Amino acid sequence: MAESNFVDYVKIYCRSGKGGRGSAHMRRAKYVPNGGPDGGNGGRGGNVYLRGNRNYWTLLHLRYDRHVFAGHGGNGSKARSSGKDGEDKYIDVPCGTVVYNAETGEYLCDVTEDGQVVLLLKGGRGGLGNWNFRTATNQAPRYAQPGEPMQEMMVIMELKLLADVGLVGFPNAGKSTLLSAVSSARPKIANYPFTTLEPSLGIVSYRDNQSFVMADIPGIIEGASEGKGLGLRFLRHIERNSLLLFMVPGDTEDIRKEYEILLNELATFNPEMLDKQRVLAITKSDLLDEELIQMLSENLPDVPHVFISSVTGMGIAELKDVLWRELNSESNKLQAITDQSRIVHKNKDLNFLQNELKAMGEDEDIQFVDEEEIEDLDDFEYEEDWDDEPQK
Ligand SMILES: Nc1nc2c(ncn2[C@@H]2O[C@H](COP(=O)(O)OP(=O)(O)OP(=O)(O)O)[C@@H](O)[C@H]2O)c(=O)[nH]1
Ligand SMILES: [Mg+2]
Repeated sequence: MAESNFVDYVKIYCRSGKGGRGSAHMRRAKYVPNGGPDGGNGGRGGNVYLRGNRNYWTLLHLRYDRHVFAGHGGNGSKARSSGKDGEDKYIDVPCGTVVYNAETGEYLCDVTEDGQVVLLLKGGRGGLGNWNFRTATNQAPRYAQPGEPMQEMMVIMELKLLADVGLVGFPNAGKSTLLSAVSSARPKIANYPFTTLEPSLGIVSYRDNQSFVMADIPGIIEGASEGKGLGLRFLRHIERNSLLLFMVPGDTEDIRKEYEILLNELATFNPEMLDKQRVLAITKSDLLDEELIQMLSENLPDVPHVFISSVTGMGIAELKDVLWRELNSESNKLQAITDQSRIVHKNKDLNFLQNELKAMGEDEDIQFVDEEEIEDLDDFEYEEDWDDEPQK
């Protein structure tokens, strides 16, 4: 796959910190030969968190360092002093990041808001020092707890852009031209198919300082679900849009048929895409005359439609009205609530996951780290932590 700065899929290794062990120290001072247990507690291991950050638009920054370690908790020590807590790690991700377990495909969590913090891996609890057991362990004064182990996991992060309206159409349908006509986004426009290779977002302002977000994605062709053209992987970026704007050029031979091909490809990608509201824009309508528009209108699919031209501005205001109305309609609000942030959270099928990893070039080996350290914890031995102070 060609290198690109638009990274919407990464696999990384994450590990929380292990808990520090409790100390089994016995107090011995000059005039206190048998001071009893005074070992402090171990510190807690650091957690690994995800944090939504609106300054990030892609997952590119995660490609540079694919290992995230939180710090281990420090061990407890004498005189009841506790070990230091391990350092927490925050992984900053763009809003719209969905996280899966890379080995099982299990859906883990979803970060949608700027500043939202989600706990991914919890650090181990620190062990209690023998000071805590001083009465219970008169028989075994040197009993202290080991710290709890760390957790580690290989995760997949997938970015699904958060937009209200997603543009769906064949290559060359005029999607990017529309986005640049209604927003300040400047996607590349040209008269050949697959001009757009990466999704882009634009903010469309509407009356009274309101606005909605529109996502332009690469064109879809018949057979995209079998990998033709650029395939369907970009569809994930309109998966959580509440409304899909289908775009078919007015000079298309059979508008209805093209619409149905698009619909069919979406359904193959994810049947739940069909639950979204749909609007149809017949683009490049400056190429049509009144009569033709009349004629075409009679055989259109049963969804709200608008004849538009991004070049002359024809129908653009009306289109915005229709989009706004549909976005704010009761049924759309209900849909948004039931989908919870409009996403279909599903575990990934393992076969599918393997193919996906390969397709995204993310199937290279990222090692699980430090297996020994984990074994270390099992061989935990109580600390022989005596002061050197000579006994009298
Ligand atoms: N006459 C006319 N031409 C248009 C209109 N909108 C777009 N075009 C032309 O159609 C061609 C394709 O436009 P794009 O916006 O790049 O199409 P796209 O759907 O983004 O195409 P891909 O990125 O390849 O999927 C360009 O040459 C545009 O100038 C329109 O309203 N009227
Ligand atoms: Mg385009």
